[in-house]
Amino acid sequence: MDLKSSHVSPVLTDPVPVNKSRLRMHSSLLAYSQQDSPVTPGKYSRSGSRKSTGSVDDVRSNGLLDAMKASSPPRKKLLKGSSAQVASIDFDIEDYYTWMLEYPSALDSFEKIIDLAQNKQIAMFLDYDGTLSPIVDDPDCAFMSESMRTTVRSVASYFPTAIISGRSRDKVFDFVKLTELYYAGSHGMDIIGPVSETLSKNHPNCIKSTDHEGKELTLFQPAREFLPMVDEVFRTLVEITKDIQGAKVENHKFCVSVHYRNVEENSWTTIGQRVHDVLQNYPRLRSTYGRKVLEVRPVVDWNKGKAVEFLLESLGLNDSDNVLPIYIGDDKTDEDAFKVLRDSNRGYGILVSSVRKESNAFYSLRDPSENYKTISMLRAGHEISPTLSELEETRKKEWKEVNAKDYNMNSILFYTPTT
Ligand SMILES: O=P(O)(O)OC[C@H]1O[C@H](O[C@H]2O[C@H](CO)[C@@H](O)[C@H](O)[C@H]2O)[C@H](O)[C@@H](O)[C@@H]1O
Repeated sequence: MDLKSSHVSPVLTDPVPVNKSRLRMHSSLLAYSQQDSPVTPGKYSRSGSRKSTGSVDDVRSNGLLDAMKASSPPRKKLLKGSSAQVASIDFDIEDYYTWMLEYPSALDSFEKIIDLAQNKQIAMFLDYDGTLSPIVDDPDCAFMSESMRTTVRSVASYFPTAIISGRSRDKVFDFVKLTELYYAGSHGMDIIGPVSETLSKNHPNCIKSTDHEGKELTLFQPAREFLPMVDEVFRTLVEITKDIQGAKVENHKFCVSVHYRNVEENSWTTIGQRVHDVLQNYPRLRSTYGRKVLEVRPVVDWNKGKAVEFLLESLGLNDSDNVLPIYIGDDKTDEDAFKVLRDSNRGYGILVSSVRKESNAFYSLRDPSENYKTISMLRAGHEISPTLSELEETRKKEWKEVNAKDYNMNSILFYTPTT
């Protein structure tokens, strides 16, 4: 693969929603412009970068800000003296219930899911942040609870289970710490899975590897050639964001995360614009939006959806009649996996979201604590502990509390994970 070529890949940057009412904002309002760009071209960058000017800049900047806002659900505030969290005032509960008609709760639909799983092999795919762990301000502190770990371990003893994360494989393993799972890091661009002869034929880049216990595994890294480029762009992004208070850049080996969760909102455009400017020098890299994070990654035709297909193939579970893949995730990057399952008419995507979102998932869950209950219940299909009825009772009680009379229509109670 020629990394320096400016050939445009079939994979395009995510479209940026543009709010028409904002198109007239002048670029001088931006805190940062191309002219004072501190970006120095690196070894793997393209020289003579495109300069963007005038109204195109305005549209892009406003589009950037809109997209950055759109990808960030309302912030939850902790109520004093309570273990519950309240979302900010814009939340429309009726709208959320309407949305749930389209994306029913996986917990409420549990019996249906179990019925569909009869005589089928479930394959479990789990995203990490926002799915197994709650979203927190500091990405280094996104720990999963011990009970979630125990449940995932138990699920993995019944169904092949893989974690598919935007984090580097090593980082997500450090959080999950379960050797009985398969892991795909960097949005699926770094997979460690079982050994399979057919797989090696279809994917010549597969490398045989062993884990620390000496077990043979397959390592698949479809964007391997991008490593030096990603590392270079990581260092540039650290450099050009160091004066933005709260900005954090993470190196995830085959991709880079630029966090703006802890950045004042009036600096979001600055951070978005700077990332955009850096990428002008790297036509083989693109950026996508996550939860208050910009993800920089190689332009390769590979994503979490492809990772699911790869893992199913490597597990010998391609027989769609006998296999029920279930993918649980909360983020935009998980949509690729939901889409693969929907398009191939096998299995279910379950979206973890406490706000309305368009999705290719079939079901929804409100937060990681509901995810905990769902995977506990899936396991309970084999071993009743905790029992279905116990879990349903707890759930009914929770919804009663949500609908309690002191409930304010502009807000909704979210329970911190009970796990
Ligand atoms: O694919 P995932 O496993 O969901 O990873 C996606 C990103 O997750 C992390 O960021 C998100 O979670 C952080 C901790 O809760 C939060 O602070 C941040 O705002 C979220 O975007 C991770 O740090 C990123 O690198 C991943 O790409």
